[in-house]
Amino acid sequence: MENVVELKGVAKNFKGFSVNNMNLQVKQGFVTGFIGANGAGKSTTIKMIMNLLKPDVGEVKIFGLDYATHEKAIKERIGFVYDGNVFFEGLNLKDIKRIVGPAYKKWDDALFYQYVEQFKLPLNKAIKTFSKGMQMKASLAVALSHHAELIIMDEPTAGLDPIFRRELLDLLQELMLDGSRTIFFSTHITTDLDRIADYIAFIQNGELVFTQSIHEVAETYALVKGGMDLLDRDTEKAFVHVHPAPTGFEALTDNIKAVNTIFGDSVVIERASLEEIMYYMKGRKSYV
Ligand SMILES: Nc1ncnc2c1ncn2[C@@H]1O[C@H](COP(=O)(O)OP(=O)(O)OP(=O)(O)O)[C@@H](O)[C@H]1O
Repeated sequence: MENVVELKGVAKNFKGFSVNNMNLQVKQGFVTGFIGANGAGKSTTIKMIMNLLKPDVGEVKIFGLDYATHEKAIKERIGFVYDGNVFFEGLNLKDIKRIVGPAYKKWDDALFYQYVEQFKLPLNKAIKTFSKGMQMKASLAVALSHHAELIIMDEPTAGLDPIFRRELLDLLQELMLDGSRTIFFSTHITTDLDRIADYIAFIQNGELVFTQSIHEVAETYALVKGGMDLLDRDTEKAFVHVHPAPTGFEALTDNIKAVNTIFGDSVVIERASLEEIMYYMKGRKSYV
């Protein structure tokens, strides 16, 4: 299976924060959701994938190519959407089309107008008068209008109303139908991922915790509930983190088999949501 994005041993150091030894693969033909708490390093990683930021060490390959020798060829094949106004504020969408269009060999005017109409965007109004959601839609319309094979989005659903968010997810699903496209996007709205993601990449404090398929995540992690009397120094080892309460404990495990062996029927095992996994992983240091 081909990896469209491949980061090998990538590190970036800022004062007070670093991305460490990042080994990330994004598989062709799938949607990968990139999750992690505020400040975990998602945008920093995406900037390195987009060559907006150079890693201190390590290798970044996109479509198997290097930015040092193939920057233009790589960018031609990527549609990039991020939270924030990408365009000069005084310009309108017609101006943007005139400026951005010629930069891409595969720019498609008809497709651009189709998205502008679908997203109900005004062509002649300055972008600075757009709402946050409209700006995101404008950024998306431009990113989708040059037949990009890889779509990278930094929090595309932030600031969007629930209806457009859902429409956007439907649109992304439609874009995936031809089988050759790849989408990689960061989000805080983990329920969006339940709808469309095939793979989840989870970053915490600048380190990639895992990249797994949605099915692998469901098979690896589970929530366990039981009485406090079941917990001791040994049995707790089956858990990533335990949340004790007077009425009983709730814990995250990454070893469902061990939980079954140790506790049998005396505990309740439930599916852990991505949000629960993120929440419990945050507290894991005190137990491992
Ligand atoms: N150019 C920079 N110089 C110094 N520190 C930086 C720079 N860019 C990012 N950082 C720091 O790196 C850390 C990670 O930031 P980043 O934007 O990658 O996180 P994030 O996971 O995208 O967060 P959020 O979900 O809040 O957008 C933060 O502590 C941030 O302050």
